[in-house]
Formats: sequence, structure tokens, C-alpha cells
Amino acid sequence: MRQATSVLPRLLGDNKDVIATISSHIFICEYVGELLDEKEAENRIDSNEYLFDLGNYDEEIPKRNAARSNNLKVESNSLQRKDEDGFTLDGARYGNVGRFINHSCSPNLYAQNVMYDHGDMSAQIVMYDHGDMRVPHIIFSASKSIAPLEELTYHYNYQVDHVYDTNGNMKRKNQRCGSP
Ligand SMILES: C[S@@+](CC[C@H](N)C(=O)[O-])C[C@H]1O[C@@H](n2cnc3c(N)ncnc32)[C@H](O)[C@@H]1O
Repeated sequence: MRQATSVLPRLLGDNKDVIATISSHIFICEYVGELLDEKEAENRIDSNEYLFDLGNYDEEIPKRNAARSNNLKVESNSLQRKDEDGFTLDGARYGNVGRFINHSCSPNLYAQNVMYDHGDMSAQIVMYDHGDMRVPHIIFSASKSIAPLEELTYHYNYQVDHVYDTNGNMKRKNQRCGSP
């Protein structure tokens, strides 16, 4: 994972004063990609680093982390993924800045499902109804105040032993977010 601090000052040059702290809950960007059904996502899983499972994101994680650090009762997660009938966004060929955001166990962004423009998916072969909860847009917002040059991260919510390649081997990643 490349440190944002080594690149950004050079890119910004004389414009350093335009950067400011990002306030909590500010919208950052959407995760954009090709919309895949479960079968197509499985075909691409071996070599693709840019798959985002819709409905797979546990929005409760930042809240649970906050609750834990404040010694509050941790509520159960009501947003667990249902594996059947799933869709996935693939940001590899068609995407935006959202695909470059790395994982952290102590993230400063959270992902949310939002519904908008569901009648305007003309590039897709299948048209989805307005309000089809299976195909939400994914947006990232700041979960806390973010200082200038701090890397933006979210929690990928991968569960160990839940992702397998097409040969049935468990997919493993060494993650280096630096969190304890
Ligand atoms: C959606 S991409 C993130 C952007 C990617 N780092 C890039 O430069 O294009 C996901 C991939 O980035 C890498 N990655 C993301 N977070 C990571 C982390 N905390 N530690 C190590 N690798 C990470 C993994 O290879 C992962 O499959």
C-alpha cells in the first residue's frame, strides 16, 4: 500500500492551502463499476482486485467499533449479507476513484447503500426497477474528521474463509493497514 503522504505534496505544489480537514459524514465518492450477477462475479474472482459485493458491506462496523471503544453495548448486525441473489460491482475496467481506496481495520470512511436514478441504467443489459434494493449505489462518507494528507480507507468486511477462487482454494490477502 503506497503512502499518500509521499505523493500528494508534490502533486499539490503551491496549492497546499486549498486542502482542509474533511468533516465527519461528508460525502467522498461513489464506488462505480460494471454491475455483475453472481455467476459473472465468480468468473472474475481469481484475478480481480476491484470487486465490491453489493449488500456485503456491514454498515454497522464503524458504529460497533465506536461502541466498543466507549465500552457501550454492541448491537447485533442487522445488515449481514444474504449470499443468494447477489450482485457485484467490478471497478477494474470501468470505475472511478472509489476503486483506489484501500482497506483498513480502523477506517475513516463508511459505505452506505443509496437508491437513486434506478430507471436510468441504460448501459446495463438488464433494467432494474426503481427501488430495487438488490442494486443500490454505494457511497463513501467520512466516519470521522479527516486531516489533510491522511489516507482514505474503508473496512472491506472480508470474512476469513468466505472467499474462494474458481479452483475452490480459499483466497488469502496479507493486509497491511497498520491497525493493531
Ligand atoms: C480496491 S483495490 C484498492 C486499490 C489498490 N491498492 C490499487 O492501488 O489499485 C483492492 C486491493 O488493494 C490491495 N489492498 C487494499 N487494502 C490493503 C491493505 N490494507 N493491505 C494490503 N493490501 C491492500 C489488495 O491487493 C486489494 O485486493
